[in-house]
Amino acid sequence: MKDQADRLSVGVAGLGAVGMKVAAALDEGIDGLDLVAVSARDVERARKRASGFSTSPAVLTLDELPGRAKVIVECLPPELFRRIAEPVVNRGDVLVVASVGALLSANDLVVLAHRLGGRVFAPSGAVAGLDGLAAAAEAGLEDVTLVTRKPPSAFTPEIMRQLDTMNLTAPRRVFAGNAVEAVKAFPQNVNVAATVSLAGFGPERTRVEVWCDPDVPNNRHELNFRSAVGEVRVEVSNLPDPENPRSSAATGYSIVACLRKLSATLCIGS
Ligand SMILES: NC(=O)C1=CN([C@@H]2O[C@H](COP(=O)(O)OP(=O)(O)OC[C@H]3O[C@@H](n4cnc5c(N)ncnc54)[C@H](OP(=O)(O)O)[C@@H]3O)[C@@H](O)[C@H]2O)C=CC1
Ligand SMILES: O=C([O-])CC(=O)C(=O)O
Repeated sequence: MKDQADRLSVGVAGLGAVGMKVAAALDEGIDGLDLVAVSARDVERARKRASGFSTSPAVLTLDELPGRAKVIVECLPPELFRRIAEPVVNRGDVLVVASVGALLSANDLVVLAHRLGGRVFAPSGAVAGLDGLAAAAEAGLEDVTLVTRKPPSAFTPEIMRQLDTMNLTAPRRVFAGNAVEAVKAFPQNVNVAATVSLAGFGPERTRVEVWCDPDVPNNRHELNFRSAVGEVRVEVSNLPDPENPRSSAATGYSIVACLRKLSATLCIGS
């Protein structure tokens, strides 16, 4: 048990598929962390969702959240990323990011966090293998490719219309390019591409393919990389979250695992 002075207060921005899991785990208890506030668009609904929590976090609007906790976990639609990230970073606080795609155009905030003594965490989210990728990056990466394969229901309605995905009868590659281009084309589907790129070869050199596949029920991510010390292939098949099928159910739990490391004594994995 941490001394009171060593404990970190935590606020969760967004109580959807990802944020609700994070808030619930904090409410159950993560060593050294105290859930003090949550935020959602529909504050009344958020109040109901948090009503069973034993920690009784304050339910706030998004703009009220920065400053209420030392650690803010962003679990919002990507277009709201800056609205929460900027004030958090400006205070020198800790930002944990779900909308990692938005980080690719927010290097100014990372620079500012460095200057002000803040920290920015991008957990693995829906992808796996970043430990090996980070090690390979130290050794010298030669190639990194991420192939994301999702069922039609995992795309936003706008993209489904654009690509006419509901009428697909066979797998179709709907994107090939680098991570920067992938995030621009699919801001709510390939945060994983941004995370992989930041962990390894960089957004311009990380190659990404996105497939819309009517034959797969799950969100699949296949990460391949080659370095001076060998080759790695990691494949995940994630169940879609029942609340938001665009997000893998594993995402929130990855953020919880990252939060545990903020104050853990024994840390496993790089
Ligand atoms: N890094 C990764 O590997 C992954 C990242 N993601 C990303 O994580 C993020 C969250 O995803 P997910 O939880 O599935 O999304 P949801 O749509 O399920 O939840 C979004 C939440 O944001 C809240 N919100 C919307 N507008 C506001 C506002 N103005 N003020 C406060 N809260 C607001 C919503 O509130 P309300 O409940 O009231 O509507 C909702 O609680 C997304 O950007 C997604 O792309 C997803 C999967 C993997
Ligand atoms: O949840 C997933 O499988 C991946 C995802 O949506 C994302 O990276 O944005």
